[in-house]
Amino acid sequence: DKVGVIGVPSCKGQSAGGVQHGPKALRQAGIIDKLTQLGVEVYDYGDLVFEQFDDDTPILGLKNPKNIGLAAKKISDQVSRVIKDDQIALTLGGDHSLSIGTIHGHAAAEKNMCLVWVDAHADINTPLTSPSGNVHGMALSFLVKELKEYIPQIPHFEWIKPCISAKDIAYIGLRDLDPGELWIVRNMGISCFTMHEVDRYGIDMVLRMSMQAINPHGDRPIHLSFDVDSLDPRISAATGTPVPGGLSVREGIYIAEELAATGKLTAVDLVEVNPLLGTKEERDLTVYAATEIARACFGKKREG
Ligand SMILES: N[C@](CCCC[B-](O)(O)O)(CCN1CCC(O)CC1)C(=O)O
Ligand SMILES: [Mn+2]
Ligand SMILES: [Mn+2]
Ligand SMILES: [Mn+2]
Repeated sequence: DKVGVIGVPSCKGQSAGGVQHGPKALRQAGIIDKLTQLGVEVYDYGDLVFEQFDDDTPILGLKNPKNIGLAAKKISDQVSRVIKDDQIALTLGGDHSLSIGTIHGHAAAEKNMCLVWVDAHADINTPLTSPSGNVHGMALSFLVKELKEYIPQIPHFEWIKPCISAKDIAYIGLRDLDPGELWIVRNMGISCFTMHEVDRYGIDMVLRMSMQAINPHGDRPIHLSFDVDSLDPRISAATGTPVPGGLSVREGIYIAEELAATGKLTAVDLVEVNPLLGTKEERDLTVYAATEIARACFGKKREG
């Protein structure tokens, strides 16, 4: 496999300082070498550089529209280029608003892609349902075709074309939804495997049901958007919005191993590592879990 690694030091989609250092923390933990050691051909594109705009007033409560909208465009173009070069796009975050760009870029390069969103949160608030105005909790709302009529015009977001249908998305690990998100998930019929389903069916059955729902013939390129706060805070505390009762490292690795085994994994986002949060031990554990997920995405098997 060929993997194109894109660092996205984004933080304006949320309010905790430090998540922009996520890519650096993952690199310092040797993520590139760990992938190379798997026999993967790694192309490291370094970190994207975003011009900082200070004149960026909120619109309808949505914070940093200009910085985020312009960054997402750069991310989209880069991810598209990497995938068109026949490389799997591994994007290291950075906050989850970066997925506006990665999913947009993936859809521009692959007609028929589907999405597995692993997260404690649904990240599908519209600007009008968001309780915080933080775009990392709205990322999907700009991309889902069925939500188009609910999304107000946001400056610097006009270029974003909704590019995925609700039926092409599967959530795994949810355990903290806002009221607006619950309405959307239910009424749009998005496949949703919360921690309740993980406990009820086990991670293997959840994965099988997810693939049955969004990729029944196993022929669609898969986008895995992995928020480290999907994992239990005991092993992933260095993140901005931790929620107790999350996935174990084993469950996270299992998801990655199974998606890797399809041979259809085409883009991976690894987001919300914030090395400034938590103790040094918590940070090291969070980064370790994230790199193990990445290794499993690109061929590392626990069976050897
Ligand atoms: N849903 C939240 C959190 C988004 C997290 C984004 B991420 O990329 O990290 O998944 C708000 C969550 N919730 C609001 C009410 C509070 O009491 C608890 C947090 C929001 O701000 O939209
Ligand atoms: Mn989250
Ligand atoms: Mn998220
Ligand atoms: Mn988060």
